[in-house]
Amino acid sequence: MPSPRVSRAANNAANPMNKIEFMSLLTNRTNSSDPVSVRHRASDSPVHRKDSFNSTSSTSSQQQQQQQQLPEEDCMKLNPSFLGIALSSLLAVDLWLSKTIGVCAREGSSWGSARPLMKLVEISGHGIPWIAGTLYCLYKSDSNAGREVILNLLFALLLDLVLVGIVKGIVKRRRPIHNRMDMFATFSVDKYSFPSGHATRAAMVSRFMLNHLVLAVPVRILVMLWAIVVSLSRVMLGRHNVTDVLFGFFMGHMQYSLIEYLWLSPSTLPALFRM
Ligand SMILES: CC(C)=CCC/C(C)=C/CC/C(C)=C/COP(=O)(O)O
Repeated sequence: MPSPRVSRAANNAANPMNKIEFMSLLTNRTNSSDPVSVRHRASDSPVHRKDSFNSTSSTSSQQQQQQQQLPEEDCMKLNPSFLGIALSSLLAVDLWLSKTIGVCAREGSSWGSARPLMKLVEISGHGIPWIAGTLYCLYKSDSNAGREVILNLLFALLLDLVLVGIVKGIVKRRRPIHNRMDMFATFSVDKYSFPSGHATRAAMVSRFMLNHLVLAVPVRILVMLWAIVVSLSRVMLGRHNVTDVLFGFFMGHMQYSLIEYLWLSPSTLPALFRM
């Protein structure tokens, strides 16, 4: 079956009327700033076209049908869908808000003097200290219950690196232009910003700690604050747009739920606990 584009080209060659029609559409489009041509374009609406086609007695009904299809397709290209407009608006707000909050993006930015502090917050949510710390605790742990929790935290941290890497590799959204790429220890996918790996880790680890460690109330509050500050610092440092962090936070929560579902225990994976 020929493609619609091929059959339309063949149809144009066979019917000079179609060619004229196509050219008139192009002419109107190039003169979009001219009010007269805008008026002409209004008369190109499918309704108006129907009338003018009906008055052409020489064209067959099949030709009329094909000619009526052209402007309709054209309208779809000229008028973006509601979803398209909503997404573009969201993107514009996202970029504007991210630039406004990115007050520590450079030393010379309005909060540039807080940049070293923000970079410390960044390290507190980095993968290396978390994985190294978990391995150390695993080595030091002397109870089976403790080992089970720590082993699952390690599993969660590794799974987080893999899932974030996959999504970053698929979406390939560049980091904000005001970001300075001076981050410590990154993978190649970390040139991309969606989602924020720090936000996924902060959300997942904080939920993990709140659910599996016995912590005093002030410490629980500190854990929650840490997750929020790490996430906010990503936008303040100019590393991410707001939507990267919001999605990252959501993804971190989902990852925690996945870890709960896949929980490694002596009964499900005895070989891991036989050390
Ligand atoms: C043991 C091992 C494979 C550790 C690798 C840890 C590592 C290099 C993680 C990357 C962490 C990072 C820089 C994530 C990027 O975070 P964003 O918030 O900027 O997306």
